[in-house]
Amino acid sequence: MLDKLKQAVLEANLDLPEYRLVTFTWGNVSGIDREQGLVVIKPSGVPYEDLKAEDLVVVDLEGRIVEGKLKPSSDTPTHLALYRAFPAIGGIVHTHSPWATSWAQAGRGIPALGTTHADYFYGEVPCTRLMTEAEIKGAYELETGNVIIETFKDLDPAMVPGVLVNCHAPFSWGKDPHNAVHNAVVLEEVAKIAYRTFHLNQAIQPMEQTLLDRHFLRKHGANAYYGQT
Ligand SMILES: O=C(CO)[C@@H](O)[C@@H](O)COP(=O)(O)O
Repeated sequence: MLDKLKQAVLEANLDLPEYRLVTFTWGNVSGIDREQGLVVIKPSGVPYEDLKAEDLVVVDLEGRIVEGKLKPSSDTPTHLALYRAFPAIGGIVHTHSPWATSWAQAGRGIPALGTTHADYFYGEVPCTRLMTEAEIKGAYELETGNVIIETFKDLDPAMVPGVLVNCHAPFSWGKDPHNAVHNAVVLEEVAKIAYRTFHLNQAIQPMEQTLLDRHFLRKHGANAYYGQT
């Protein structure tokens, strides 16, 4: 069942150490089959070097285990909240990649400072508000999803495919698990470049809207022309 999606989710998870986005087991990738309403996700705490397709866990959108012998990622309720709220996304990545996590811990969104950023994120990568004591003591991982959704109330997740969870770390997403990893790699690079940019010029301001438009729209939307299609 869901063999193709499991293979995609396995490969996407294995890409995280490959791209140096995770240390130990600090991250996870999932993918969704929208027709069946089923999500494939990494099992909790399993080292990447041991991970096999049969270890992956299949859950429905309410978190009920449909297939798999292992416990799903502890972040499963966050992934499910995002899949329920953002119907166009097909894959989600969570990491503690150090540059993006530094911005998250500082409680700062990453402003769009240049075209590397603008090619992927149409404006600032936002940082969520701090979670309340009740949210932290309650259904913490579900509330993490809810605070991301709240942050995106006026944003299109297809135009800003990532977020920084305050005091925690990044989540990224995409049309499938592979694309979500791609965006997670870009987010980490953009976080590193932005940090260095501020170091060199503390008065730097977000880039011109015209240049932001030009670069984002080269790669996205009806008039995209970047690449071979
Ligand atoms: O965010 C955290 C820990 O702070 C978790 O996402 C991370 O350790 C991965 O957890 P899982 O192994 O997926 O349960």
